[in-house]
Amino acid sequence: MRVSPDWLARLPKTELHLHIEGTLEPELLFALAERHGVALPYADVDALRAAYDFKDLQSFLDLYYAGADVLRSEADFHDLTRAYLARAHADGVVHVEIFFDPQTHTARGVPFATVLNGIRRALTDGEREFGISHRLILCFLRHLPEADGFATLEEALPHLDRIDGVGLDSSEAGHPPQKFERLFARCRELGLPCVAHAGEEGPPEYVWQALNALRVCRIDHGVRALEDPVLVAELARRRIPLTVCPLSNVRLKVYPSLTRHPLRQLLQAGLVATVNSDDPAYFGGYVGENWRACAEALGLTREELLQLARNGIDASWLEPAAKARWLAVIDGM
Ligand code: HPA
Ligand SMILES: [Zn+2]
Repeated sequence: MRVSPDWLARLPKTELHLHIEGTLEPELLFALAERHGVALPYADVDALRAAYDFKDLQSFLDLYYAGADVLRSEADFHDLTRAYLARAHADGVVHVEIFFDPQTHTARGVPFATVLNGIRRALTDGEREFGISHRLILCFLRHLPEADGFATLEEALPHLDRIDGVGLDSSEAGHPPQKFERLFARCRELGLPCVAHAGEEGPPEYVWQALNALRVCRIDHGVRALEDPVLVAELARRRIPLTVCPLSNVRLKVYPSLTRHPLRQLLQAGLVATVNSDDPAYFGGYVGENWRACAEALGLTREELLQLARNGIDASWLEPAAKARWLAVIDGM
């Protein structure tokens, strides 16, 4: 590594692509199963971890949705979020923008407010305890019909003061962003900033659709944009950030190894690329590990690491004064 581990640990980091359900560690999953008397099809934590061997996005999502079944009470969502924030704090994360998937829970009879209250309480407490600022992003599941998304938005309406934006996640192939054009138009009318997963497994065309049909202000993943030079130029010109998740991309076989990951190419193309962990309990590393592993495997320079840190602040939804404060800290490193 070209910088000291201590310097990298102290560098102020953001996390702009993090599914809170994807932070459910096997230990907590077993504890919650016991809390609710749920029988699990795994003998123990090690057996469950051994199942985390994914061949693609869908094989991961199948386990991710099955795991979420133990999340039932407000306390569960609180404990999950608190554990994540403690972990992020240890990695030098100063600001988080977290996704949650309400449809995964309301479909099982868990009320929308139970999910939201638990996550929100932990975020508020976490700001006091760890000094981590936050935003919360409601994600629609793209494998479900747009009408289900509209029903979820209806449930969210009384809580919009506690929801900072909307996103689109789940199975990408066969579910183009265009499918949700009317839903996102309605969200924009409500003043909600929009992001979407695109160009993870899906083609560059899905990134174009996220920009033009959904009018997103940020692309989640977006790594496959590199296959389309016109798209790269457009993303660079408009300074549309990409929330890149390197360890996730390797675990889901988007790239065969971290040494083949295009993080540096994205920076060299002038894109606002950021480093994030996606679903760290499933992909073998929280955000600090993503930074360390990339620094090591790609030999990132001090200047490249500083640029990634600045990009995280720039790409965030922090207010301008807070951005300026963090950028000054980064410039002083
Ligand atoms: O990496 C992901 N991609 C799409 N949907 C998801 N939902 C949780 N994680 C992911
Ligand atoms: Zn994701």
